[in-house]
Amino acid sequence: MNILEVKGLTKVYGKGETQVRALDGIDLTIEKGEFAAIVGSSGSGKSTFLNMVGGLDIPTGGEVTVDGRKLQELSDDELTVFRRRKIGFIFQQYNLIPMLNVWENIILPLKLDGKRVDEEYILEITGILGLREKQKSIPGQLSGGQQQRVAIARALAAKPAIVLADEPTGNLDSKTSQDVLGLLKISSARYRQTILMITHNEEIAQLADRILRIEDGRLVKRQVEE
Ligand SMILES: Nc1ncnc2c1ncn2[C@@H]1O[C@H](COP(=O)(O)OP(=O)(O)OP(=O)(O)O)[C@@H](O)[C@H]1O
Repeated sequence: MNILEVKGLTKVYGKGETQVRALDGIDLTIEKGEFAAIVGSSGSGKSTFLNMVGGLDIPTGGEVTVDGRKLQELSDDELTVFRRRKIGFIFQQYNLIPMLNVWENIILPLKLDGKRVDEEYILEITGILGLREKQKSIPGQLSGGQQQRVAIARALAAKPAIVLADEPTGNLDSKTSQDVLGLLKISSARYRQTILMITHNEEIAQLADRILRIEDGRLVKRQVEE
């Protein structure tokens, strides 16, 4: 089953001489459970692509379908709800709420949505991510790697159709990055969670099932060698 379908996705910023064609006709399908890394040089269009897929920005042309819904057909309000329910975001800056403890941060998206908290599942993911002992801690008491693991748990908590991660380990040292990404990979495999992750780091990209390379707003597909 295709969780994500992208057809002819185009994004043009600005007008006239200052116009930038950030995405130039991207076609892509991602199946449920795939863990794909997006690589490419600076300015190639990676973040623009992720923002369009996540419904954070509006494309100039083309279509994005997530879990059977065309994002372009949703109103602003519908899109906000759809994002919260169906898309998990992980950013380089962890975006945790400083006053809330680890557990509260993780379940916040569920609470906002009035959804039941599946405590057993949350306990399981916090266990996999090594956060069991830290549930009562606030973000300020955690290391960068721990904070990012909380952000991962939060993204997984609502069992979204797709998790979008933009340089999730950009602020972490190389060893911690590998550890955090390893845990993300284990979690995705265990729950067949689809993940699309931007990284500059080739070693980290190798952890993915599939590497997507973007050059000048176009996709150059390449399968990881077995
Ligand atoms: N809001 C914007 N207004 C105008 N141009 C933009 C805007 N956002 C991005 N761009 C341009 O679009 C192109 C693609 O940018 P994007 O941020 O998607 O690249 P990237 O591959 O994520 O880069 P990096 O690896 O440096 O984060 C660049 O030329 C950038 O300058």
